[in-house]
Amino acid sequence: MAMVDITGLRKVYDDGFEALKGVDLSIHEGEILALLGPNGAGKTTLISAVCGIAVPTGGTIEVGGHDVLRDYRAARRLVGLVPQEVNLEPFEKVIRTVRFSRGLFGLPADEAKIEAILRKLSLWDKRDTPIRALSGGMKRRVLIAKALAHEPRVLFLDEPTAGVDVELRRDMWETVAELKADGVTIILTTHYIEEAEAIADRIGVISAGRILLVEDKASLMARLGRKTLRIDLAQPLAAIPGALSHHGLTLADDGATLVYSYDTGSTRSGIARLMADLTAEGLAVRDVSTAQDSLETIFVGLVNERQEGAA
Ligand SMILES: Nc1ncnc2c1ncn2[C@@H]1O[C@H](COP(=O)(O)OP(=O)(O)OP(=O)(O)O)[C@@H](O)[C@H]1O
Repeated sequence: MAMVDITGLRKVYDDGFEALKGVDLSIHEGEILALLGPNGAGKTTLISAVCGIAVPTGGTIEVGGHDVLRDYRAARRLVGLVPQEVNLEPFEKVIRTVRFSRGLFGLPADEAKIEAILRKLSLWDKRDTPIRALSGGMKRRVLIAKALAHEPRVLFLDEPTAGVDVELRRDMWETVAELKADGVTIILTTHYIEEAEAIADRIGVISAGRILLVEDKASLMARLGRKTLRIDLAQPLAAIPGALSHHGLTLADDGATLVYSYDTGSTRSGIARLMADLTAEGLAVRDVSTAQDSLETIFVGLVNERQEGAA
């Protein structure tokens, strides 16, 4: 069942800028969907429209079967939003901040619920600490606690791990997995492909106000996960020897570097074979390095693929 159903969503801002150009997106109940996109792709605008913060110029959005414009309260009640920026009251205590968020939705006070949320986010010990005395990571947790205070069925996380350290990123991923286990539908935006890879069930790619694709993670990673191996040679080559031609190599740095591209999703990278063939050819290797395709490269590839497909 679709928990969030978005059809033909357009958003033109007051200055005439079209941030969303007809987005169709169906988010299944209980899934984790990662929306990947470069700066300015329209991720925040999309989330804001679902949460009733940005008014759509066209199209429809339903949450749990409720239209977000016509049936705003019922739709909004189902949604929790963890914003990109920390917007907390610095002198307020953690527990009061979270209680207040629940009250905003007109729900009766429920101390057991608030305690459960704070415990889940490892904030119970900090419940009486003022926000300003928390670390940046703890503040992010408070944002999640606030978003969960009214027990939403759908949680939007707008770049939850931008600028956080590796440990906290992993903690966040764990928290998201636990929420999914509780049956919460989760949509998160991110710039990090490894984040999408770590936690998402499906990945959507958005660029310049359009959804380029939405696909199961496994099939997308297999399609996109390419790496480049650079092999610096002790002696530059004038051309790639014929015996190496089947590896699909290219020559860079005036013949001093061989570049090999391989698929991280396949069972065999072909690297061992390539190295053996280099040795057999008598080529001495000075150094090797690998690089993952960046998200940007992937986007460019996707967009080009689309254009070629349309031509
Ligand atoms: N209030 C506004 N008025 C005019 N243009 C806006 C407004 N808010 C956002 N935009 C523009 O709409 C586009 C999409 O912005 P949005 O914040 O949705 O992108 P994003 O994908 O979330 O980017 P980021 O990854 O940088 O957060 C951007 O070009 C932005 O400048």
